[in-house]
Amino acid sequence: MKTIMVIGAGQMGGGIAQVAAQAGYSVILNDIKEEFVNRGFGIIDKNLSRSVDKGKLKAEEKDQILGLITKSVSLQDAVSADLVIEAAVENMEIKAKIFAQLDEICPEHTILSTNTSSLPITEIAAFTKRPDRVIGMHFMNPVPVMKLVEVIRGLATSDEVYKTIEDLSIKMGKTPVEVNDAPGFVANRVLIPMINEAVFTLNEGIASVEAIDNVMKLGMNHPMGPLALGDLIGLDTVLSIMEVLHEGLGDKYRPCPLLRKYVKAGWLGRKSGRGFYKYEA
Ligand SMILES: CC(=O)CC(=O)SCCNC(=O)CCNC(=O)[C@H](O)C(C)(C)COP(=O)(O)OP(=O)(O)OC[C@H]1O[C@@H](n2cnc3c(N)ncnc32)[C@H](O)[C@@H]1OP(=O)(O)O
Ligand SMILES: NC(=O)C1=CN([C@@H]2O[C@H](COP(=O)(O)OP(=O)(O)OC[C@H]3O[C@@H](n4cnc5c(N)ncnc54)[C@H](O)[C@@H]3O)[C@@H](O)[C@H]2O)C=CC1
Repeated sequence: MKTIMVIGAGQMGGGIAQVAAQAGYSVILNDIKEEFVNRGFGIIDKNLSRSVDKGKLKAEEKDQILGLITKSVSLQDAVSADLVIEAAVENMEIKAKIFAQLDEICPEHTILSTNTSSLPITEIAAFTKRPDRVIGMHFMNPVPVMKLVEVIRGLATSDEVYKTIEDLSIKMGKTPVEVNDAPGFVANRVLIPMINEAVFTLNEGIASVEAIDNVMKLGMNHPMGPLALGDLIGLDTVLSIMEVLHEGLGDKYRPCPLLRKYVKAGWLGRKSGRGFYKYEA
């Protein structure tokens, strides 16, 4: 495997592109607009510069890593990819369109993976004629820091593809964990209802934003509180995941109306400058 194409240069796609290039792969970083690709590339540049300042990376290594990343705004560039990691928005219609197009563009050997947080891998695979070469590769945010990759097999994913992705995750400095294709997989089946419950707690006036987060930080040793974590993930993504859990697993997983209200207001967390907290640009 030589070339990895990452689709979506947002917070996850940028992080995935960074760790793939750090592992020595040629990376094609794709988004729908040049400004989005440039923004993603700029964040990678900033992350690597921070590592150089801390003495964890040499300046020439940073240049080498950045030199491995090519910017793209055309899906046609997938023609030279051995693996695609899709990290566009959490929306089945958009992912379906991307996978159907990739299936036409990519050579036969190319593996098509998705970083979806919750959408069924089997359904995404069904939009291609190569479901045996489609797999879930679920990184955690922030990608350069978090060790886990949930590796999710669709119904038809081959053992060979599973093994390739397991090995690749290790080469990227991550620890792969195999999970089955089910709503929210493991990570988000457990994590996102906790965040949703924290929003209910806020909505019912039980405690302030800061108090709720402090309870979970000081009481449970969580590195950040659930509302701050929701802001980090993106409240649009949190809501999309809750909707998948609700549809797949029943009423216990009902998204909190306050979460919906925030998303409707465009208060998406860090990426929009405002969520449960305010952030400077
Ligand atoms: C929704 C999904 O589908 C799945 C998910 O991803 S769910 C979300 C999973 N992620 C989590 O739960 C994150 C929980 N939070 C944490 O682990 C920590 O608060 C945190 C890693 C985000 C920040 O850690 P911290 O100790 O408070 O902050 P800080 O000291 O600034 O950072 C620690 C290190 O991480 C790095 N870092 C922090 N944020 C970063 C980012 N966005 N990108 C790259 N590096 C980052 C820092 O540079 C620092 O690196 P060094 O150790 O080399 O100095
Ligand atoms: N935010 C998180 O903590 C995590 C998110 N994920 C998943 O990763 C995916 C991306 O999430 P984020 O990076 O947070 O979102 P984001 O909103 O930061 O970035 C998404 C990017 O995809 C781009 N995009 C949209 N349609 C596209 C298309 N057709 N082709 C190419 N690019 C397109 C957007 O322009 C944007 O730059 C989602 O599926 C999400 O569920 C997975 C793990 C953690």
